[in-house]
Amino acid sequence: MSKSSHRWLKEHFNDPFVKRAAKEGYRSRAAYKLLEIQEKDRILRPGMRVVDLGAAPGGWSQVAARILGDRGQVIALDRLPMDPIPHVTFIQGDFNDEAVYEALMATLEGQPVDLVICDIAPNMSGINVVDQARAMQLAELALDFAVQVLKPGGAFLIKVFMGAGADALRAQIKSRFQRLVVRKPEASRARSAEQYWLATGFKGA
Ligand SMILES: C[S@@+](CC[C@H](N)C(=O)[O-])C[C@H]1O[C@@H](n2cnc3c(N)ncnc32)[C@H](O)[C@@H]1O
Repeated sequence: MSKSSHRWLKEHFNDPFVKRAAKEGYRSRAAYKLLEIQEKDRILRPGMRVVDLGAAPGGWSQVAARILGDRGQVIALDRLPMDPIPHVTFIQGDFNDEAVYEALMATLEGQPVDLVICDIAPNMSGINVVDQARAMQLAELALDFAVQVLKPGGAFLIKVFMGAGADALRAQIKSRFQRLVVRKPEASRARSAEQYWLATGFKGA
């Protein structure tokens, strides 16, 4: 095993959020990022309709489904498989694939969505410019999708990798939503270039 994988494994098993997730039945430490944002911003409410992009293994969907309750609905998408979660409709496929995008739209049956959450992290090649470009392309696609499906007043939460393209994305989001706040939850590692942007008050398509 390489030194860096060894370091990753050690850090992973000592991570308090990994331990908590195992104890509290969440599938990922990422669940605590959404829980912290929820604590502060109250973006999830019972009965809502939420789309979760890049959902596997399902931590965010679990958090959302628990808060939304029986009358709520989560539609989750990932290119990896995901074990079922009650009240979560899962679509497996690549968000970049037009047929998958259409399948997601068809599942929505023309009914508007209250909130789109996107924790997509593209596969990293290790080549910085390539990875950043991929991340930004997916973020822009997620924004286009949100603009198509959200009801006026709806919200959009997205993980953004800070770097080239982030300023342009910020400007696009600001033109479509009334407010944009940046969150860096405790479960998001300080050294990670990721931030979570929460846009609220969708102005309408
Ligand atoms: C950080 S994980 C999401 C963790 C999730 N929020 C949770 O709490 O369990 C990022 C996910 O994005 C997915 N992903 C990356 N690129 C994708 C794409 N083009 N289409 C669909 N899913 C993608 C990955 O498969 C991965 O499961």
